[in-house]
Amino acid sequence: MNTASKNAAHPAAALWATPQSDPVPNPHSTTDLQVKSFDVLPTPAAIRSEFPLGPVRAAVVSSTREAIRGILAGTDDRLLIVIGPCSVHDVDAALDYARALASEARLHAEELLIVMRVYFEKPRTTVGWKGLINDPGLDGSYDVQRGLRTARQLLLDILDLGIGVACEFLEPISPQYIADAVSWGAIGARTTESPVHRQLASGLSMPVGFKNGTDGDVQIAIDAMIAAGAGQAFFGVDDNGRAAVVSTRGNPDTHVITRGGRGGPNYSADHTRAICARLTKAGLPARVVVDASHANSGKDHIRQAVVAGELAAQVASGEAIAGIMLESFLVAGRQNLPIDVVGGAPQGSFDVAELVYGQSVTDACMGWECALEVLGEFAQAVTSRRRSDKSARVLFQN
Ligand SMILES: O=C[C@H](O)[C@H](O)COP(=O)(O)O
Ligand SMILES: C=C(OP(=O)(O)O)C(=O)O
Repeated sequence: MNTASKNAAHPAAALWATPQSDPVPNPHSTTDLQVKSFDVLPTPAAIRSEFPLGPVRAAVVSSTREAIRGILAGTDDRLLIVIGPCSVHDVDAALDYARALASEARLHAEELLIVMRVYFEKPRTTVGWKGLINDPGLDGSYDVQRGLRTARQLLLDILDLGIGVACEFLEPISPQYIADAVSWGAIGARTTESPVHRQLASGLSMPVGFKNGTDGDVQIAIDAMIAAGAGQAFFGVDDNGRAAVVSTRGNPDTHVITRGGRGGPNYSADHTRAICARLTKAGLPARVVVDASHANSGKDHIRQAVVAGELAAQVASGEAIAGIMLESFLVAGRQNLPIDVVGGAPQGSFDVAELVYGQSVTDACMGWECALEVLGEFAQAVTSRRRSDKSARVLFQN
């Protein structure tokens, strides 16, 4: 029935007709007034079968998740290192980085569990490029289908190198397409307080870290751990892309990530001890992952290396630090995209070859040489911690 005959049969129908079903704008419509289009995506099951994980890669994912659980529980005395670019914008550069990192991961495997940051979804303070899944063209063209395929292929290629992967999850649908390939997840500073993200984390299969808020509030991350630890029922999609009620068991493997806030950094030993006291009071494991970047370094990659050095000293002296997050890429610093991506429509075009190869297009990152030094410092710190009686007491106190 077309809209005109529907309206003739039942005049009130005009009130709920959507702009999409009526080529002439309907002055009575109350829905989707700001929506330009709905572009249907392939189902998660279709994308996963197009790019299958397979048993060998699945073993890398599972063993890395298990090792992270051990570190968070204090039964594995290595240090978790989540390191990699602020965001992936060029899969070739990300793979070059992954190859180099996989070799460092093997070198330091006795002391460090190195997992690569492969961040495809970027939360923005206002507007800006939203990451490779949303906008693989980096130009506001939002070819999400290509983004999903590109991202998933990259995850498989990195797993082939034998190294586990860390992602931030920014909304509740995209994980269905990639989370089977991910060993550690983050909920970011802008979303830790969001019930939707806490519910999502309650159903994720890997350990998940919650950042403190951009204002520095750590309590929201502790609250998020409690919420994500509980079973939840919420709106989501199933493997076949159908809207579904998702019922979860709750995620027992969550932790806080301290990243500093508007009031300044929060990576000092005093901060970590105060947060651990709050975690203990809440009945939660008293150890944290510390982000050396973001507000802990004022997004200054040179400062980030200094912060990392201070954190290595804290690790050596037995503070309850389970892991460290570092932002590093092949080339130090950051660069602007030639196009200002504000969302909604293609903003122009450019060749990715115009960009500096291996340099971040979001936050500034440490260069590779610097990352090598920092990884060496953390490996040394773990060795020192092992030699100290005090460290054993701190690590296994709960
Ligand atoms: O880690 C990345 C950024 O800090 C975060 O996505 C916010 O970026 P923006 O303030 O440049 O939008
Ligand atoms: C966006 C990030 O961090 P935060 O949520 O701490 O700003 C990030 O780690 O990429």
